[in-house]
Amino acid sequence: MTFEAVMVPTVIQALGGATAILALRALYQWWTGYNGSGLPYPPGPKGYPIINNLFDMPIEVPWAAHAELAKKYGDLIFFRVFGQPIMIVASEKRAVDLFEKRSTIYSNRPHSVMMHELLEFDNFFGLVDYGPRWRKHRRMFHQEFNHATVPKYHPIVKRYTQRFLVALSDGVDLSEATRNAIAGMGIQVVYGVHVNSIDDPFICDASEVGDALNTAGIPGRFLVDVFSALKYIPRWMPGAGFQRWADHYRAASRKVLDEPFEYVWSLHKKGESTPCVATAMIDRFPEDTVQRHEQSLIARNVCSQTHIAAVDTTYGMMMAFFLAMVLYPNVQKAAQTELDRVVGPFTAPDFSYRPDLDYIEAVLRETFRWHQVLPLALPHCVTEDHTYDGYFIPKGTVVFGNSWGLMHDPDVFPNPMEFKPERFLTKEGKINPEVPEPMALFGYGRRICPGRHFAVDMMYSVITATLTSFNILPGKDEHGNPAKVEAKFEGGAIMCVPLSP
Ligand code: HEM
Repeated sequence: MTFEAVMVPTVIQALGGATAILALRALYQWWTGYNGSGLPYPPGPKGYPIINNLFDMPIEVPWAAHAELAKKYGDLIFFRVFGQPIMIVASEKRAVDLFEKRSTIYSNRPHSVMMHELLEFDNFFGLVDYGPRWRKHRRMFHQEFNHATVPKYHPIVKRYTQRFLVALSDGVDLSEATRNAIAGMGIQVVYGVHVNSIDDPFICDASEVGDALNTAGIPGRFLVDVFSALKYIPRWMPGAGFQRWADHYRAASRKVLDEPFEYVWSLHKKGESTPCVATAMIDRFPEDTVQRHEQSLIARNVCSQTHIAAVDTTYGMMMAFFLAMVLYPNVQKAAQTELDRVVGPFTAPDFSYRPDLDYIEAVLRETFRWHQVLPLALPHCVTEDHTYDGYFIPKGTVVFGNSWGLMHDPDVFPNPMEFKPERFLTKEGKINPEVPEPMALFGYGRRICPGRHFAVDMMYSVITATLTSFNILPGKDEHGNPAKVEAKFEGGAIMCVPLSP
């Protein structure tokens, strides 16, 4: 008997034995829920060995499906897909306990091969580590967009609101006019540049990158996020389309990062720029060359992120407001009556009127509660194993707050599908401080949307100006009658944007 003849069956037997042991181990862990901690994972569907809950993860309207699952499993739902733990936080209490009280371990973003390695998208909201680099970004962003600084952008917001009204009077489609207005405000505030429409290259490029992020952010959209070794597949090979897709959007992302910022910087050097977020940051750059370079990278990031994060989200919320006004004409009438009473007819209210407009405030809050453009917010990732309420939550768990579920919890907001601003008011018509302010649409803990003050101001301006100048009505059908309005949405598994009513 030769050496090979002896060795080959032995190796095959050893491999077979090891595979069998691994399979038995997976089967045992699956059957018993064993995780080595002595505590169970939070409740969730049992799933199957190896693939675990691959077929239990809701794909269609996942936020509503998760809210349904919460009735069975409770307000923490735990899944695993090919071993990757995923947890859904389904109540305000859990959101506060985990995202806020344990924010030191609940503030990372999950690593994605597509997003972070192939698209190289690791700027600001893409930053995985909630560490020193992220904190520098957040601080610079906060400096420009906090509660106290945002009012300095009001003149720009008002100017674009006026343009929006003129566009509507000229017959421009509601959706197009809204997108133009929001994008215009964003670009002017960040880069001090006026753009006429969303066809401007500054806006088109950013929208392209935004679309890529929405696609790459869908869990499981790219196989390379499940089997990371696929990232080594050469571009020429069949099936490597994802590599070419990533190459294209990586280049687009770099363009969005550098081009507008370089343009404004060059204008600023010549004394020809308009004051804006970019120039404010440039003016604060330190003298030291190394620090200056670092600051300039962060500034580019902050500006480009604002641009990408602000437009689709705020536009989507505006569309939700228009849809609600068409579906609930009585609410529209009541809001217009308040504006007439407090501000006077045909006058768009200034920001100074806001504290006196309780019904308008309630309409804003109800819009935030009724619809969320990011119904599952953005994913966070747990950085340490820990135990919570008798459950074991492993390091690396990807955690989604079900904002839609929280805002549609019938115990907190009775008849949640109904658009009813009165739920936020006292009998006397004042804002009721006992009803929780609906903030989940802006996310959680330390990652909560840092642009929320600016977003709310843009919405207040456009909403009040529209209600003052127009009646928002359904379109016409082919017979010239008011069309039946249905709530239709676009966006996929991450974003949910109502189509124009
Ligand atoms: C109504 C409009 C908006 C909504 C609904 C919204 C919602 C969100 C949500 C859900 C997150 C993720 C929070 C989390 O991870 O828990 C987020 C993050 C972010 N938003 Fe907004 N946003 C809006 C407008 C804006 C605007 C106008 C800006 C810029 C001025 C902005 C800038 C950002 C940035 C930079 C992040 C990333 C923060 C980080 O990762 O630390 N957003 N937003």
